[in-house]
Amino acid sequence: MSQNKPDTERPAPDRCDAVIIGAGQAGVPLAQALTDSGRQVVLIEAEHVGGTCVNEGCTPTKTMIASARVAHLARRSDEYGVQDGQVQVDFAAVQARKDSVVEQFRSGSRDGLEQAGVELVMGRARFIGPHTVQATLPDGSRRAFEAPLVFINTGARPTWPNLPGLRDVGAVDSTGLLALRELPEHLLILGGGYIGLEFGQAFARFGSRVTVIERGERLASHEDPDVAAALTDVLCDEGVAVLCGREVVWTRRSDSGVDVLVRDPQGEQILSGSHLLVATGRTPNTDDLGLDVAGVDVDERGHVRVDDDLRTNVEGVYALGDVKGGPAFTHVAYDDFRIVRDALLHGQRRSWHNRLIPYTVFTDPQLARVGLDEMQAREQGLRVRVYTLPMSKVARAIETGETSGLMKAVVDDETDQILGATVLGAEGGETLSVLQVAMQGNLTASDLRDGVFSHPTWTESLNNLFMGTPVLHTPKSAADERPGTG
Ligand SMILES: Cc1cc2nc3c(=O)[nH]c(=O)nc-3n(C[C@H](O)[C@H](O)[C@H](O)COP(=O)(O)OP(=O)(O)OC[C@H]3O[C@@H](n4cnc5c(N)ncnc54)[C@H](O)[C@@H]3O)c2cc1C
Ligand SMILES: NC(=O)c1ccc[n+]([C@@H]2O[C@H](COP(=O)([O-])OP(=O)(O)OC[C@H]3O[C@@H](n4cnc5c(N)ncnc54)[C@H](O)[C@@H]3O)[C@@H](O)[C@H]2O)c1
Repeated sequence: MSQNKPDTERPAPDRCDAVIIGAGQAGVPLAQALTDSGRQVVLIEAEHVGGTCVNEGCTPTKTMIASARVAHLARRSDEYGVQDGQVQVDFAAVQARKDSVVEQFRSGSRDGLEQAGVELVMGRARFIGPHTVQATLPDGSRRAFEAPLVFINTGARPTWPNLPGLRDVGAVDSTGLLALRELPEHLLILGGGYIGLEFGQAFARFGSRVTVIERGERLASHEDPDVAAALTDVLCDEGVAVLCGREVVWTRRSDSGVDVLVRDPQGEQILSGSHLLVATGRTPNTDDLGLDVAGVDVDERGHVRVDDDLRTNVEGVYALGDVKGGPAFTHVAYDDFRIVRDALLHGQRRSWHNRLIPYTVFTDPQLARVGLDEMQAREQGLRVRVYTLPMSKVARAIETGETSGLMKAVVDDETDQILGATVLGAEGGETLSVLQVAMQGNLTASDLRDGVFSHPTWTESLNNLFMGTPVLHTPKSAADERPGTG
């Protein structure tokens, strides 16, 4: 059916209190909360309840990464004095385990909506007016809904660079990779960001040869150079080939699968692989949403523009989660839901601008960060102490045989407040959360140095982190010096 049908052929809209577009990490809990408050809510979802996180993001990837870690530990079992014979990965079983966890999460979300009494409409939504949304259902029929409140939670999709041949060589994005039934013999990965790093290591552990091709000068370019280098070393030690500073010029089909021409200042090289993963970022799902009809503003990258309260420029229309730009994580989308819920249902306003947002890349060791890192503190010309502790000095790490990585903390030299922290370590996301809670509670570096934590936990190592000799950065010179020597 054409999207441009004359108005006369459009169904008359059903009236309700709120329409939510997208059953993602914000849309589902918001639908439940609004329904619980007595409002009549219609939630329109194009594909599957739970959105990216549950269906093709966090849940499936972390489930597969858990399998990859078991394979890795099994291969290292000798180091622990355990003889385990030849390690074999049954990729079909790995996928089946992942599929069953995804199904469990997805049906849990669906049941929750049903129990709350939310009207779930499976269909693709589009604005046909500022407060009128039309859903095209799988059978091609249409329903329209009109409400004073409309919430956009349509998330994002993988970005495919405009490279010659890319669409014809059977390349897959993160969603396609999750659906593969065969283990790639040689997986080429375009992009060394979150997805490239997590999948790169996991597939290497499953037994694929893996080559990561990154345009930037190094992996994890948003992190401090020592952290990025330590993570790169881990991947390389596990056999992942990392090629940075490379532009892909074209791709073509080959007998073995796919050829990729990469270029750097030194010259050109053809890389051949069996599979190609495109992991070069994500694009907001706003281009086919009729935002122009509704009059909703987007920025130059297509993200919906919102104010402090997540309101768009159109009265009563809000945007939550990845679709509004900024850090694209499940915990951010969920907090967007809380901000909107608290403002609308409890009269409590909270801006999304000042919240502390951590993240964890689920490589092994995990790379977790919150707040400022050393590079940012120096760029801002702050007077800070930077504490660093290699994991090889952490009792828990030595005992468990997981000594790769390091932890760092940036501390205001005057107030002793922790301004940010990075943990590259086994269960780094958990250790980082302790540092985050300390920041939220305004605990100082000295408080953590002197805190009594169970021995031997990862958290206990925070005593040692803050007992070390820090590097001091000063606003004037921004040069490294030891306290008392500058
Ligand atoms: C491979 C991968 C791994 C990830 N791992 C992590 C992780 O470990 N931790 C983390 O915090 N984040 C992770 N993320 C990011 C996380 O998945 C997203 O930040 C999160 O899902 C965003 O939630 P959201 O509510 O904004 O949108 P989404 O969860 O993307 O939901 C949007 C929903 O809107 C629907 N939709 C879109 N257009 C329409 C339309 N026109 N009509 C109706 N419905 C529509 C979509 O079908 C989808 O269900 C990962 C992402 C990927 C791709
Ligand atoms: N653990 C997590 O929280 C997690 C895991 C996976 C994904 N995510 C979310 O999903 C988003 C998307 O992940 P992603 O890895 O696709 O994006 P990303 O932005 O993290 O990384 C993309 C990488 O691709 C590189 N790149 C871009 N174009 C390229 C090209 N033509 N050739 C070579 N390299 C190129 C970029 O320099 C960058 O390093 C993340 O930003 C994050 O928000 C989160």
